[in-house]
Parts: sequence; C-alpha cells; structure tokens
Amino acid sequence: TTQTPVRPVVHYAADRLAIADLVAASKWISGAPIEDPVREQQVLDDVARQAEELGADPDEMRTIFRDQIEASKVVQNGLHRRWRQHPSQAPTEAPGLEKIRDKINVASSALVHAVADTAKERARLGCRIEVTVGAVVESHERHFDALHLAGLGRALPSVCHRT
Ligand SMILES: C=C(O[C@@H]1C=C(C(=O)O)C=C[C@H]1O)C(=O)O
Repeated sequence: TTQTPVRPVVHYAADRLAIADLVAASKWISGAPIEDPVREQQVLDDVARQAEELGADPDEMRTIFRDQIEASKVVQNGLHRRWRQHPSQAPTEAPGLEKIRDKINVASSALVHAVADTAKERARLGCRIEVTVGAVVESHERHFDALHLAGLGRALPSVCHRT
C-alpha cells in the first residue's frame, strides 16, 4: 500500500481510536460516564513525559493527544447514541475498563514514538494532504463507518505543525 512519511502517525492514531469501541461498550454496561477528566490528565501527563524521554516536544505531544481524546469521545458518544436508538445493536458484554486502558496505553506509546520520529516530516508542506489521504486509506482498510472516519478526522488536525 501507499506509504508516506506521516502514515505511521495516522496508522497508530487509528489503532488507538479503534479501542474506543471497547471503551464505549464497557461504559455502556457499567453506566460509567464517557468523559473522565482525571484519566484524561493522566494520559496527557504520561505522553508528555514519554515525549521528553524521546527528545520530542512535550507540549506538542499534549496538543496532539488532546485531539486523540476528543476523537475517542466522538466515537464513544456516537456509539452510545446509536445503541440508545437501536438497543438490539447494543453490546451485552465487555471487558473491564482497566484492562482496556492497558491496551490504550500501549497504543498511545506507539503513537508517541511515531510522532517523535516524524518532527521534520510533519513540518513539510505536504503533511496536511498526506494526513488527509492517509486517513481515508486507513479508514477504508479498516472498514471504518462514517462515525469512525469522522472520529479519525477529529484526531488529526494538530499533527502537521505550523512552523
Ligand atoms: C478512552 C476513555 O474515554 C475518554 C477518553 C480518554 C482517552 O482517549 O484517553 C480518556 C478519558 C475519557 O475522557 C477512557 O475513559 O479511558
């Protein structure tokens, strides 16, 4: 398949976003709220620390991950709306949230590395179109529906940095 320098960033953002389905199912069953500001702060502090360890910009990493978190909530809210409207589609079992968050942490670290590895590429003029095309191709490969494509779109606006 077509590879561009920023494609790994799109790939790992999509990996992380796909886990939102499990989170949504777990919260649907437990009744936990979709938004968890304490956990969000932990995620942001964690990726900023990892960025520093890799010699990357911690503030930029926080900005990029604020968008990953918003994207996850777009997908979770969309799935809950769908399940309220079509209860027969709602999940009846799901893993516990702690177990799923272990998976999110792994996906986050992979994305931190991809971001840290592409500082130069993300400053290039071609970045924006590469990210956009990458998101469409990635969505197609993963059989994403419109909700997940919209979520991936919400995940990516801060990837290409304006220098
Ligand atoms: C994914 C979750 O849902 C939301 C999104 C988060 C994220 O993307 O890391 C963190 C907390 C929640 O506001 C979660 O609760 O783990």
